[in-house]
Amino acid sequence: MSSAMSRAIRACAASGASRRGLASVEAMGAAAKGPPAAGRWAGRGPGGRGKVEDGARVQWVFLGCPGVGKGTYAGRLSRLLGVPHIATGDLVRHELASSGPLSKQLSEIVNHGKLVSDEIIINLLSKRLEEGEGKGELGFILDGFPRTIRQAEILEGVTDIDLVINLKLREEALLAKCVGRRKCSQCGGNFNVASIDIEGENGGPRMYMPPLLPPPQCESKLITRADDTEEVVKERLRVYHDLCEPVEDFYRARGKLLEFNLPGGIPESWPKLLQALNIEDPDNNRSATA
Ligand SMILES: Nc1ncnc2c1ncn2[C@@H]1O[C@H](COP(=O)(O)OP(=O)(O)O)[C@@H](O)[C@H]1O
Repeated sequence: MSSAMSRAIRACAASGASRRGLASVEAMGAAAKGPPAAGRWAGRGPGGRGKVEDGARVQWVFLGCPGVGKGTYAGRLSRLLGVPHIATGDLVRHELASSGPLSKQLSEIVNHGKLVSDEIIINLLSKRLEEGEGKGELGFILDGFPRTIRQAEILEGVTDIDLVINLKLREEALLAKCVGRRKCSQCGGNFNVASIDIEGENGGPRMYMPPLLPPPQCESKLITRADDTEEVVKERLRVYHDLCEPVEDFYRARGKLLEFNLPGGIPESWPKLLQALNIEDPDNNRSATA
C-alpha cells in the first residue's frame, strides 16, 4: 500500500469497502498516467483541441452551487467523452430509495439541506468506484464530490485530478432553478418548469433561461425532489457557501480550477463550455438544443 493511500485510509474512517474503492481510484490514476499524453487531457494546452477518444480517461470534478446545472453538463460531457458520470447526490438518493439501514438517517440529513458525513459519502463513492473498476472504467467525471476540504484532501491523496470545472450562475437563478426541477418517474428524464429572465448586471446582457418542459407522455408522472423546496434550497445554498466554497480555493491554489460563468440556458452554454474545454463536439448543432 502506498503512503498516499495509507494517508487517505487514515483520513477517512475506512471500512473495507472504502479501502477497496479508493484503491480503485489510485489504480485509475496510475492507468490514466500512462502511456504519456494518452491518459491526460491535452485539450487545454496551446496545442489545440482535445480528442474525444482520449476522453474516457479524464479525471474531472464538477463544482458549483445547487441548481447551477452540474448534473446536466457533467452528464453531457460524460456521454460525449465516454467516461462515467458519478454524482454523489445520485448515490445518496439511491441509498435513500433502497430503504436499507442508512436510509432513515440519510433522509433526516438530506431533507434538511445538510451534508452527509464524509465517512458515509466516502463509503458510497468507494463502492461505486469499485463496481466501475470491475467493469473496466478508467476515468470519471465527479459531480457533487468533493464538497468539503477533507473530502478534497482525501481525493487528492489518492489521485491527481486533471481538471476542476467550477460552474457559476447568478444567485437569483439558482433558487428558481432548484424549485423548478422535475423528474419523470417513468423514463427518468430531467425537466425544469422555471422560466428565468433576469436583468443584466452592470449593463451586461439579460439572462434568459426558458423552461425545459416534459413531453406530454411524462406530464402526469413528474416528481419533485424532497430537498427542492424553497426553505431547504436556501439552506443548501448556505451550506455550499460555508463548506463547499473553500473547496474552490483548494483547487484554485493548485492551478486546477476552470471557472465557467454560464451565460444562459443549455443552447447558449453548452457550445461555450466545450470551447472553454477545447473540445470539439462532433455533433455540436444537434446536441446543443437537446
Ligand atoms: N460530497 C458530498 N458530501 C456530503 N453530502 C453530499 C455529498 N454529495 C451529496 N451529498 C448529499 O446529497 C444531497 C444532494 O446532493 P446533490 O444532488 O449533489 O445536490 P445539489 O443539487 O445541492 O448539488 C446534498 O444536499 C447532501 O445532503
